[in-house]
Amino acid sequence: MLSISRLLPCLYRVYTGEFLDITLCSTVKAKSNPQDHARATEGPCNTPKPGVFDLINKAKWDAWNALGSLPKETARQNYVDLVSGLSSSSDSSSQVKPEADRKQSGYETLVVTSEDGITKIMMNRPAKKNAMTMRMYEEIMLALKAASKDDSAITVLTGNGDYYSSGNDLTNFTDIPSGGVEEKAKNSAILLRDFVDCFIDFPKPLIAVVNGPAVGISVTILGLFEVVYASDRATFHTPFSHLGQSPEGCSSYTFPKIMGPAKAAEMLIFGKKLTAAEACAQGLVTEVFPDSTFQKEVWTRLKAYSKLPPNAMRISKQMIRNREKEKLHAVNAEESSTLQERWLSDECMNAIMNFLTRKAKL
Ligand SMILES: CCCC/C=C/CC(=O)SCCNC(=O)CCNC(=O)[C@H](O)C(C)(C)COP(=O)(O)OP(=O)(O)OC[C@H]1O[C@@H](n2cnc3c(N)ncnc32)[C@H](O)[C@@H]1OP(=O)(O)O
Repeated sequence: MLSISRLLPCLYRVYTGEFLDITLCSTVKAKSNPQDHARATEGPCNTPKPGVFDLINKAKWDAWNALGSLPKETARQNYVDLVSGLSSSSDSSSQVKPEADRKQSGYETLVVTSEDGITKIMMNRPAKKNAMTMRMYEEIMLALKAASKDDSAITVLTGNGDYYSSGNDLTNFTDIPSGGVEEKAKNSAILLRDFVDCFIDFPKPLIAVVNGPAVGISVTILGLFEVVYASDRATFHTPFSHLGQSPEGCSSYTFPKIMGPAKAAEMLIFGKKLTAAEACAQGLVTEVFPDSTFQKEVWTRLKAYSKLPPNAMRISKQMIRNREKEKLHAVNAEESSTLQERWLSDECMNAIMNFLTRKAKL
């Protein structure tokens, strides 16, 4: 097997042509030649191409030239990121756990597994349509934090049973602390903000595998995912006005960007329910699959994606998302504080009471 200590020097030359003074590279440094070091300190390729029979120097020149005008500081950072990813995955691959152990225990509302380079976070309250309790929000945050540090390349959120998720569990609002409804609204707004922040800051590619209907916050946060695969059974529904509430999950910003302001308004203000095909046509969903082959097709695709170089994927995600991050955090803060007020409104309290008493009325 190719050991990491033998692989690193090759990778390092390709990335920078330089030898870093870090422990992992110390053996390489000892063997470095002055020409390599000079190349790195000089930055972009600036020497004539070696002759066709000078195979070794020609290969080095080609690798250096392929870097184009990449500044050496960027190359160095890319390399350090790459090395830390490689070393963590090599550490973990030497202690692969048996299949049964890969399911992470300690979650009450989720099933979290990590294998084939994929951490899968599955909401697991099928009898309640995976409605999101306070506990589930906390556990999803914990699972995302763990996934951001584990050796997986990509992270998936999905649901168990016939629903992806029916959104916020409306019984969350029935558990009133001693400080009354104001304290409840304040605590809920803090939780909501922290929850959405975890998605904004998540460093690896995030994929939603939408196995069935999605409602409320489970829909709005999709704008923070890299890829959304949906079964043709899935629907997308944000009945905020019906509930006397307002948008969250940064959807007041991401949805108009994704689908244009008019389509976003139909969803977020008027609660129009979209089919999977409509959500795909509007850019919220990446691809729709027939329900009969959904799981097989999606997981085959994700297993292939998870074998791509993890640091390259992470860096690309950062490049796509980073310039938006500050804005997203500001939007999240504003949406959360607006909702804090909405939850105290008569419109909202009446709507929740209607839902909670609807079966008694039948
Ligand atoms: C702190 C953070 C706050 C973040 C704020 C987020 C805003 C949102 O997410 S708004 C969206 C809130 N969700 C809803 O309004 C959906 C409410 N549920 C429904 O409309 C229906 O249950 C649904 C259409 C999803 C499914 O209908 P049915 O197929 O008829 O099934 P049931 O209604 O019989 O559901 C089975 C069982 O699950 C309970 N359930 C389902 N969803 C929720 C929910 N969101 N909150 C609470 N409970 C839910 C439902 O009551 C049934 O329970 P039992 O009666 O005990 O069987």
